[in-house]
Amino acid sequence: MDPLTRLYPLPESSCCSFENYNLTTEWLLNQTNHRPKVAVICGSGLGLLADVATDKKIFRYQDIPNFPVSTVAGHEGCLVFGMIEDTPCVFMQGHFHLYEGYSLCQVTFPVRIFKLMGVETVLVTNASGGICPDFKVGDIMIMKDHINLPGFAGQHPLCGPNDERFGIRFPCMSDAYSKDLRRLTLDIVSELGCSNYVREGVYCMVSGPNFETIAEARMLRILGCDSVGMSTVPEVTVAKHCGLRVLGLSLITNKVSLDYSREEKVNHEEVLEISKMRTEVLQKLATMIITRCQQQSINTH
Ligand SMILES: O=P(O)(O)O[C@H]1O[C@H](CO)[C@@H](O)[C@H]1O
Ligand SMILES: Nc1nc2[nH]cnc2c(=O)[nH]1
Repeated sequence: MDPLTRLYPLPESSCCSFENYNLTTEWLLNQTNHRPKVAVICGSGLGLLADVATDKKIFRYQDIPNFPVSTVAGHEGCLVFGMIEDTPCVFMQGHFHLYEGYSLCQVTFPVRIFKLMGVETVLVTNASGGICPDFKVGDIMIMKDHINLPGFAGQHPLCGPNDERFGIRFPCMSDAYSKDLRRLTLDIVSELGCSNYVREGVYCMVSGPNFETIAEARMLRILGCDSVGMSTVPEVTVAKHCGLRVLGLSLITNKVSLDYSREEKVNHEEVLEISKMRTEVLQKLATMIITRCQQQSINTH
């Protein structure tokens, strides 16, 4: 072994080699005839978004080479290929988190697989706590931007050697969330008559697994965060790095306490319950977005 490699082992975030990505991609391409154009990453309790797909082929994460497995309730741990009308899609029923002990390379592993499979657009969904005082439980927040709090501290999926086959060393993130897809979503929302509970806002990622203290929540509000969760930002960053078009929908499952006198305590069961409550509308919304974005074939990333 090269003595330098021994002294300075590669950082965890560069644990996946191009060969790892290729192997998994080839394996999936050999196991299914589906060639997805849109990937949907389903957050806590939102795996049912895959139910509306037809002609499904399902893989359990544990059976896919190199894939991490889901360890959190509300994350089924299945990769579902299927059609939404004429659009070939792939759904992740459950995604991965830093707090599960995964490296950010593992957390974002599926995104690069999707890229290599030919996916062009990623729809990420998650559950988050509302910080913006106007937000109500059950609101759907179209992600306009994000704050990568772990990234500020060096927990960033693109740290480590840059593989130019995926993207450039210093990617721009000022347009992480496609403006065209956000506009399309707003149009669909108004057609569906659900504008009264759809918002736009800034999502902040924290590592978790604890929910926020009141002082932390107040700090996040001052920083300009509208909602907070423990996922999504690494996947979006890697998706943007490799040229995928991204739309993010965050379901506000609880209000984050900003006040010491507030008695309510957030818990994961409540998060899953609210996700279930909004499944139907999110299914409808996702279906329309997928169908229309393919029809319109918007080009800007
Ligand atoms: O972001 P997703 O996975 O949707 O779930 C959110 O809800 C869980 C906490 O209840 C955390 O995993 C948080 O990130
Ligand atoms: N960090 C964090 N994640 C969440 N996921 C769902 N609700 C919350 C919340 O209030 N805080």
